[in-house]
Amino acid sequence: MITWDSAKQIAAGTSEEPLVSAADSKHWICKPVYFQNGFVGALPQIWLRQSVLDRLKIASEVLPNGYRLVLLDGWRPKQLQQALFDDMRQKIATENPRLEGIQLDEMTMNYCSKVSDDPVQPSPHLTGGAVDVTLANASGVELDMGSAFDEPSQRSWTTYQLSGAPMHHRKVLHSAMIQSGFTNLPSEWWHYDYGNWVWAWYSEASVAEYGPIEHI
Ligand SMILES: C[C@@H](N)C(=O)N[C@H](C)C(=O)O
Ligand SMILES: [Zn+2]
Repeated sequence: MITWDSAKQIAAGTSEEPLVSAADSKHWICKPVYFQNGFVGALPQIWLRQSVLDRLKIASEVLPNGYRLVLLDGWRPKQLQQALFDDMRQKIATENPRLEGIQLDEMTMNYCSKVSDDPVQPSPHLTGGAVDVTLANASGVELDMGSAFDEPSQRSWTTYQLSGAPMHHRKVLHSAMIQSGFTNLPSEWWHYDYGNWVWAWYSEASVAEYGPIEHI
């Protein structure tokens, strides 16, 4: 599992590739979940680097028949990352009243990155190289993935031992995304990276492609 300390030596990404917005298509359904839930700073559209969208197209094409991608979140402004971190920390504190301080922060960081626009180690979603994604069936109905999106529990870990359809759905999503060049965050079945420092760490690359980017 990645730690921010273990990945400090990865060189900063400098790509100037723009952010582009995703729209509903034969490849995917867009469901900007944080905007729909009223989070401060959230945008009504999902924005990602062009190469990330290209790879998502590949992922949608390698999915077996009957599955569709559902894009839940992409690029984030710092303000939204802060709101999500605070919300997640509060949720975890309520569920684990004995956790506090650094231990609470560390547990929170399994499910939401700390807020950083540092060029070397930005919060992954600030780079436009992180995407939260799930699966729907051919009718657009979201599938059971074994835990809720953003559920801060062991069940959200990608390889958590589930039985039946949810385990199968996770494997289908994982296989399509990995084949398309993404890496997965082990604590979240829905979070995939391409081009940022987290992707570089899991890909054993010494340089990232993407640093933080402002939305214009
Ligand atoms: C908040 C959650 N959807 C997420 O994206 N978590 C990762 C760890 C992140 O914030 O980078
Ligand atoms: Zn994510």
